[in-house]
Amino acid sequence: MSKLGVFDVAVRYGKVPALSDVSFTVEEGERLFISGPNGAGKSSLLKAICGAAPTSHGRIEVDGDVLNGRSPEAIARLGLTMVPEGREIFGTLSVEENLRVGTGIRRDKSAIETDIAEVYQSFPILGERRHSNAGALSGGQQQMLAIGRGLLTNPKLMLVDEPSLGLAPNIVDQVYETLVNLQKDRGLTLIIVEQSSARAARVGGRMVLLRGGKVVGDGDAAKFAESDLLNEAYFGQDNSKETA
Ligand SMILES: Nc1ncnc2c1ncn2[C@@H]1O[C@H](COP(=O)(O)OP(=O)(O)OP(=O)(O)O)[C@@H](O)[C@H]1O
Repeated sequence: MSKLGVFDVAVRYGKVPALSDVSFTVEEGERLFISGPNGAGKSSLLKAICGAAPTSHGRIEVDGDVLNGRSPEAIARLGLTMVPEGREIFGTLSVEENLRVGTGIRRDKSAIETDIAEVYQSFPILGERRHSNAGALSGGQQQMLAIGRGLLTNPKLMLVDEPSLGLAPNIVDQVYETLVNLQKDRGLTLIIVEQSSARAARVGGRMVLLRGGKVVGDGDAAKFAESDLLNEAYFGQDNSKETA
């Protein structure tokens, strides 16, 4: 599982159109960045995929299963997990209690303890602080905790909304190194909202560029970083679709 298809999708908030005519597919194991200026529709796209924002048009599929109209829980059961912007950590719960929040939907309860141990292996600081309040973790550690919690749903496809938000550049490096390693080790399909196209280019992968709720580019992130299309998406008027 984990080939994602987004076909002609639109999302509206009342009268406000947030996305229109959005189409792309993501292959199993691929890393896709979604980039674009503020208000381009990046978060709305992630929310539409994970069932947190209803689509007003179009179809979203994972391996042929149509996601539109399903609840976020039903979509999570298909193997999709979302690491939200702002991380949504429960500050008064311990690190371990936060991790266990992600396990409620799992049927394979016996594997949970092994998976928690694996998360502590990937993020030793979380193991060291497992009994501390999550609110006392640094921003980078909270981001690791949010990713760890997402992993405990045993996902095939992980959606990560702005993992670098509010973090120092060296901590962002660590977060991305962890994500890339997890992807290699687990064969995860990763979709990451990253406003910094330079960062996306450094990490490497494919980029879908949004502007004004539409896809204005789809191609190699490194090539976009060199091309004028990014400037256009952020500052310009040209709204035509191109391929890097
Ligand atoms: N809950 C909401 N109610 C009404 N309008 C919304 C809502 N959420 C988003 N919008 C609007 O939808 C459009 C897309 O917003 P979205 O948050 O998806 O963009 P974004 O690319 O993630 O922006 P940012 O980088 O600033 O987070 C914007 O015009 C925004 O104002």
